[in-house]
Amino acid sequence: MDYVSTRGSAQRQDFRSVTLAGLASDGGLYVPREWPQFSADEIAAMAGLPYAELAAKVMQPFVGDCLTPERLLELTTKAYGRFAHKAVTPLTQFDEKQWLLELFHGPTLAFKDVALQLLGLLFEEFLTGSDQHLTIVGATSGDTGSAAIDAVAGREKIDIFMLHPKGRVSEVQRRQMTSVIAPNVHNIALTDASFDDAQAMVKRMFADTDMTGRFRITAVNSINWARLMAQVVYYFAAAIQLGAPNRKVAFSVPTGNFGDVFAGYVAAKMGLPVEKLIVATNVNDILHRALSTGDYSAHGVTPTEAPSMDIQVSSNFERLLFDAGGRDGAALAEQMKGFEASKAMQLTNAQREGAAALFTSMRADADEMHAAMRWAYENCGKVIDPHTAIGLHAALSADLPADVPVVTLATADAAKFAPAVESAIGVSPTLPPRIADLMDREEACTDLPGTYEAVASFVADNATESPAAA
Ligand SMILES: Cc1ncc(COP(=O)(O)O)c(C=O)c1O
Ligand SMILES: N[C@@H](CCOP(=O)(O)O)C(=O)O
Repeated sequence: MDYVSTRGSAQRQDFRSVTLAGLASDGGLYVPREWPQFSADEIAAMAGLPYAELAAKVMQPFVGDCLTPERLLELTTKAYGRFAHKAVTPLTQFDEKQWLLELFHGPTLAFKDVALQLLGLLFEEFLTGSDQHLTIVGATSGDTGSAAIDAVAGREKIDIFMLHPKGRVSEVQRRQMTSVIAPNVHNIALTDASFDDAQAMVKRMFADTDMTGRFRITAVNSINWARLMAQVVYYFAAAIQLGAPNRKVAFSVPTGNFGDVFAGYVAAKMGLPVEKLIVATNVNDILHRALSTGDYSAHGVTPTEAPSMDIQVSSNFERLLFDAGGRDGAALAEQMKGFEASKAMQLTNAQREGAAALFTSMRADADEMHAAMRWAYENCGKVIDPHTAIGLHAALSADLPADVPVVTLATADAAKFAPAVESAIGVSPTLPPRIADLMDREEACTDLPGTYEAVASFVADNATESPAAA
């Protein structure tokens, strides 16, 4: 399988190169040259497979010749062996229409583990036998950071520099990152910066030849294709349990950087019968405005009780604009250049129509988010986190055919956001025993001003130089 850049001018690459590169050299994001297809019979034959086997089957076409099917299965078995639930991503029921896909049973209690546990192994696999050293530079609004750190801490040929906006992640999220004390782990708290600022710095570093000339920089954010690929799998897992390929299913996805919901789009492109993908946002609602009116303009970030979705510039939206808008990389490069300069753009008619075929969107404010947490608790005894509640609010309000089940993606364990959950339902969720001592652990983190120069110089001083990419 070859990959092309959404901005059209980077060379085609195979899966290994795309995984190690993270971002394309023209600043675009990699996407497969074409979407692999599964027939209805092939999807039906996936029913009942253990998660690791399903994952290997769904991902094999994306991986191509870069790993044998047997090796890929070994890696998925190892990655998902660390999950606290045998089903890895169990599907649970609210009522006859509403379902919940629990994606938070990995080591750091958020959906990011599903992809990052695998990505850590892929990096190691692809570095074996080479003299290269990877420098991961990532941005997090809370969950990617801890999942990525857990996946690579202690690995010999990898350093990780993780930027988070100081004071804008939950205490549990911060401690999950900063309490991992390892020589290759560097946590950076940016003062006076949002997640969007941090993400922009990460992308800038990929274009900084002073840095790329010395260090082999890569990404663990969902700009890295391998992240999205691994997230496609749980859409198959859930839909097949609910009757696919013979029944359509809708998904409601709490959305920030547009990675998780784009993975659902990919699943649909591969042949999974998806009725609708509901993009659920908090008050940082650029995606809701873009999908409902075509206006993609950033208004500044408002801190909320769902901090991981406090995002205005959604990296993966570019992948949708590329694919739904007719795959014209040169035109998209111009459009994105305009957006980067003005932080505003209008979707073209083709992009709007292409997106509307599968996506709908909804925005939830704090009251609606609290009400959804109460609905889940009072009707079903389920304690859900604020991000999941935004998805559930949208699922409960969506206008869908009566016979279509709606699956809300539960993206984090409620215990990561205990104060917000307690204020909504009066119950404070507790951390699982394996991290019950989190609040007592030692922390290590460097505060830096929110400027690119400060971050680049910190990375340059602490990263390991590497020969140029093979
Ligand atoms: C708990 C949680 N829910 C939802 C999201 C949004 O997911 P995405 O950025 O893939 O849209 C995030 C962050 O990515 C998150 O950490
Ligand atoms: N909400 C995310 C933001 C980064 O998203 P990613 O999926 O692109 O890594 C977080 O928790 O860090």
